[in-house]
Amino acid sequence: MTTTQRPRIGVIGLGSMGMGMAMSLVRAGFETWGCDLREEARASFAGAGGHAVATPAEMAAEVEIVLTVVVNAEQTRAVLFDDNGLLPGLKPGSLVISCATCAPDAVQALGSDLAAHDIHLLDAPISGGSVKAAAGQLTIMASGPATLFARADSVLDALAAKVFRLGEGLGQGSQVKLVNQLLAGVHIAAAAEAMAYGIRGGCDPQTLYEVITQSAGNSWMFENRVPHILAGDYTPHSAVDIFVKDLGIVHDTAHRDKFPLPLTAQALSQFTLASAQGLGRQDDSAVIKVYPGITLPGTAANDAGFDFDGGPNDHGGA
Ligand SMILES: NC(=O)C1=CN([C@@H]2O[C@H](COP(=O)(O)OP(=O)(O)OC[C@H]3O[C@@H](n4cnc5c(N)ncnc54)[C@H](O)[C@@H]3O)[C@@H](O)[C@H]2O)C=CC1
Ligand SMILES: O=C(O)C(=O)[C@@H](O)CO
Repeated sequence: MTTTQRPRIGVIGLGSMGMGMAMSLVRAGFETWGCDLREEARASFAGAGGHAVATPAEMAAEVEIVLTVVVNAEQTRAVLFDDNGLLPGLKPGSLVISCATCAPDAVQALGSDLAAHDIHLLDAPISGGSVKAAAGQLTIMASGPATLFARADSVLDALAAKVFRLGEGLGQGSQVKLVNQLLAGVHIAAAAEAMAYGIRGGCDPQTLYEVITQSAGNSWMFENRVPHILAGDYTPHSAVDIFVKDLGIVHDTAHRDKFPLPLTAQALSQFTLASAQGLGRQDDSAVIKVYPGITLPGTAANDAGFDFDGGPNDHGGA
């Protein structure tokens, strides 16, 4: 890359978040490569003016900065190091920006392993959901050396309304993201429980939403997720299994440090129950379906969670 040229960018993982991020980069004028296992995601991205490829290896020689927006640390390692991964094709000195929500120690280990190949890493988890990803209005909770931020600034600015620099060390961004995930998961579980309780008590769901969003019980997650419940539309913007993962990481890291997180444990249990009922790939608001004896908007009576005889209903996949 010369100083006058904009860096050529790769985005691996064109899902709920990565697709909007890759399209934001195209819109901002970056020449952008997008990679996904799913053919329909590649076709959408190619239609939006990006270069679409099926494997990371196919973009490796073309790009200087790569964002990984796959689900977890295991998938992030796979797109870098497995057969058809970015390495060994990625040029020495290139920068990888890790955006998946991962445990801080997993990001630190990734940084060490990449450094052995002369590849740099920024820890840069994201927040705001698919709508803000598509609008280039994310919050990014990043950490890493200042020299890497200088290289990444124009890219991060195209993706985010706010980029927080949380320190020089890898893992510092991810630790803050885990605090956000604790709150996000607990707030979604609480929003679902509150709506289930209100419906059971005979409240009109739409009216309940209007009252709560104008009252002290509101939260960003209540306001953002309850409309999915009201529409009876569980198309995943963020899946139930994302919170099984994220609250699992929060729970496990705290447990390792012998730090009690009783609210996190309870919320994790609710998402795990939903996943066990076959709802893992539905929108995370589907966690409301675990509550018995309520009729949710858009569903027939007794089609919402466990039947009274104790058998789980089959709501199908996403
Ligand atoms: N969905 C949301 O609202 C938010 C998600 N996040 C985090 O962002 C990350 C991505 O989440 P989502 O976009 O929701 O997940 P997603 O499941 O919608 O997207 C992941 C994409 O990665 C692709 N993929 C997986 N392995 C691959 C491989 N080897 N090669 C190429 N493509 C591969 C999948 O096909 C999928 O399209 C996760 O870590 C999540 O926790 C963070 C903030 C908000
Ligand atoms: O935006 C975030 O922050 C989130 O983690 C959620 O929207 C769901 O993963």
